[in-house]
Amino acid sequence: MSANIIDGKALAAGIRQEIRSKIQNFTDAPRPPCLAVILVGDNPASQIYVRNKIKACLDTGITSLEKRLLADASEAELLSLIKELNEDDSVDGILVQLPLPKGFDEQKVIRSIAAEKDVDGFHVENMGALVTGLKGFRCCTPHGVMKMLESVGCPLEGANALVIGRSNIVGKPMALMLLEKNATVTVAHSRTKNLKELAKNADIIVSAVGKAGLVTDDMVKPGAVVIDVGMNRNQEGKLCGDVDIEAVARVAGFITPVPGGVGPMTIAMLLDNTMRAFENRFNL
Ligand SMILES: Nc1nc(=O)c2c([nH]1)NC[C@@H]1CN(c3ccc(C(=O)N[C@@H](CCC(=O)O)C(=O)O)cc3)C=[N+]21
Repeated sequence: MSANIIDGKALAAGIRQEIRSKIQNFTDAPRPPCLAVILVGDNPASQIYVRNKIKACLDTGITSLEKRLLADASEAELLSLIKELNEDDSVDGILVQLPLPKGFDEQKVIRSIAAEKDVDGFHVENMGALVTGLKGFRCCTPHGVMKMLESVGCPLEGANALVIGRSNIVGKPMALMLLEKNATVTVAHSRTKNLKELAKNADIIVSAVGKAGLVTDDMVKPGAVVIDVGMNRNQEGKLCGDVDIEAVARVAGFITPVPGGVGPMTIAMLLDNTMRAFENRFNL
């Protein structure tokens, strides 16, 4: 069996096109949607990510507002900037680029964002909405993964889904979204003893660890869907995921590449959430 590639880049492009035409067709909106992106410090990777998010906004007709603070800025300064943006009627979504420099209390910062502007879906109120099945913003990466599974008609009801990784921004919300669709969900993490056995039994594997070569072909059930959320650099400095893609592709039914898989879908879901924040504000 040779796996089909789920083209996240193409899927994301389609979603972006939908958003673009929606924005063009809003005749009774007073202004386009607006996303504020806050970057604290000068982490080079974060700078590139932020630039890509702003480019994606521009490309779909969303206005973006970039706010930068120096790495030695105080938490109070950041909180006061967030408060200002919370109260600013011209801003629909607020994203604080993570990770924050040392010394910042990330949870406290995220909680200071108005839940209705938390387009990352990281605020406790949005997380709680996911747990209880209420409406709220969904975390972009796992939401993008759900769209990818949907795009290939992957059956979720009763499927054995293995999520590897239990972070607040991917693993935990991923498990909840799969559970919501009636999958039988297992969450593996660094203390898990029988990863290979769990993986072998899974119809769906989502790996979100950040360790190149973690998922190998001998762990994958023939025909399984393998989603790679990992982002690593190999020896040549090239971007790669957690999955040994060449070998696993020979066993899996579907597989996602890195780059060009989950990453572009994360950004598409961010734009989608920003759009929803905007629609909610103006009752569109
Ligand atoms: N508040 C916050 N929200 C985030 O959503 C957030 C964050 N902080 N901090 C960092 C991570 C990382 N992240 C990525 C999104 C898209 C790609 C992406 O599109 N990657 C391209 C390749 C990019 C490249 O070539 O380097 C791809 O996979 O094809 C990557 C990484 C969002 N994050």
